[in-house]
Amino acid sequence: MTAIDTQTSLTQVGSLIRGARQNKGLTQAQLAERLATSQSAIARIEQGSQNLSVDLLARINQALEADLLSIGGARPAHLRVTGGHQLSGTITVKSSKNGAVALLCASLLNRGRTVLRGVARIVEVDRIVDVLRSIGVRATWSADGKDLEIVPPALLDLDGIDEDAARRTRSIIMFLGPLLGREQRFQLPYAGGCDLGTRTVEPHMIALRPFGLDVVATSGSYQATVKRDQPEELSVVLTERGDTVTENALMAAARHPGTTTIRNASPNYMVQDLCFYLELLGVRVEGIGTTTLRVHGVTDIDADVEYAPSEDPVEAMSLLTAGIVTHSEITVARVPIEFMEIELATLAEMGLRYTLSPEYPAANGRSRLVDVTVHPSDLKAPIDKIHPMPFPGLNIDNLPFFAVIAACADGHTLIHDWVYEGRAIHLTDLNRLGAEVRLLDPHRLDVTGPTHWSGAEVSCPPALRPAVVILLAMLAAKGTSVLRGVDIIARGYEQLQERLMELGAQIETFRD
Ligand SMILES: CC(=O)N[C@H]1[C@@H](OP(=O)(O)OP(=O)(O)OC[C@H]2O[C@@H](n3ccc(=O)[nH]c3=O)[C@H](O)[C@@H]2O)O[C@H](CO)[C@@H](O)[C@@H]1O
Ligand SMILES: C=C(OP(=O)(O)O)C(=O)O
Repeated sequence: MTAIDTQTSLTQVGSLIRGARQNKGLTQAQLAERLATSQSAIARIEQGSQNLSVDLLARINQALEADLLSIGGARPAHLRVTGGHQLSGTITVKSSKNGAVALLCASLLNRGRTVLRGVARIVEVDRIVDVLRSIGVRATWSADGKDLEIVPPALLDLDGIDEDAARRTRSIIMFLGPLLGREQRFQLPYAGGCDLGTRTVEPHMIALRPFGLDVVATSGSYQATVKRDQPEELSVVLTERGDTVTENALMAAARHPGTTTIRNASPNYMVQDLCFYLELLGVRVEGIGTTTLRVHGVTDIDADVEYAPSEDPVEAMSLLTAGIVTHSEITVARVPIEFMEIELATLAEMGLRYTLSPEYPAANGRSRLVDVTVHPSDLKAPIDKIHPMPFPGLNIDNLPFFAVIAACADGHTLIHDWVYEGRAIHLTDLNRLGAEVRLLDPHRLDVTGPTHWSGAEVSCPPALRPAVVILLAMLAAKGTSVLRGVDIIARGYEQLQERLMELGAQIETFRD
């Protein structure tokens, strides 16, 4: 590791870091949490009395989402993967990104203290936490960095919103639902996110109109005004069975003084997490896990509650895929089985052998978990196309993993991503590692297997799931591969490379 060793440089670097931290509105303790270090270590770094490795500088850059220094720190991370080896052992699924972001937004409904237990330490969570802090919310990680305590202020400082963090995530759209219950007029920056093609926000506007919300999109932001003359009994029909749109409607309904029926609601995992949390806040929700929700709103919510978001089915799929494509026997522990049944049934049809442990409850006491052990299997292409559906269907975020699995299977697989305009295109990067993936049109892939994978250098796709798919293919590919610019993986996965290494994967992180 390179080290900066002159006192002058260290002092200068320290004050650069202090400036960037203060700019971001973080305390030393908050930066320390993000780096899993102590507040006193940050104090020493800022005073210039601690040596800094290039790696630590890079982590500070990432934590501050800043481009502080060009001494390697600001440069993107790359992975060197030596593949073609079997993995072994047990790996545990973390709590979900999508549940966490919904709950972070929903905590704005509560005047009391929300403690979220076992929140995934991922960049998407950091971005929403940054936005919350910028509007005056107190958000504090526990000493072990696992639990997050959130206390909103009496009055939100919406003018102080961290626009940069807000624009980097699509989830900012989920501020509309909770905010319309407490503000008459506000503005939010446009939603951003991964490069998956255009993603509409119109269904959100349609869903929130019955609550009195009117939104005008001006240059760069949504201008929202709220009229409060709704009848007690509200009916909301969603035009799409989307996850975040359902969450927005639920959060608006939570503070509507009356009963709201939401039809064509998504019953997906993150929506269920949100419903369980709302129940703790005293909001009665009928029909959880179905497409019709009846919400009994409460005008004032002031409760001190604790909730543990459930395990991530998409991470579960990612980890199972690591075992499948490397022909390994591994156990993926804490798989939320309700949200993986169709994926597992499809894989069984393709010839995958796996065993399931008895079910046990998640920490929220509601979700059902199992440990899944995959065994090395000879796979064959499925007879029918693989396509996603809103839950209960094969999860759209799990679809990309079927591309790399299909590439290991004998025969032709048709993969149809009818949802995203641009995600399937990234999966043709598998061809650089020896796969035969043909893009029939932006939504359909023809994958021919089995593949004789070979190591190659690939630029990481600018989309979360395709990025991980390429990394997993590299684990299958004999020889050395390089995946360039992998920072996007941390948006949705906590320490993925490190955890795969615990299963025996040979992955080295480096920077130019
Ligand atoms: C933070 C979060 O929870 N993100 C998830 C959420 O995003 P989110 O809820 O934001 O998903 P979008 O609203 O972008 O919907 C995804 C796409 O599906 C289309 N669509 C969706 C439902 C439907 O009934 N008909 C239809 O056409 C939408 O037009 C869009 O093109 O759901 C997506 C689809 O499951 C997942 O990929 C995201 O990981
Ligand atoms: C598309 C995804 O999520 P988001 O809605 O956060 O972009 C995903 O998780 O793959």
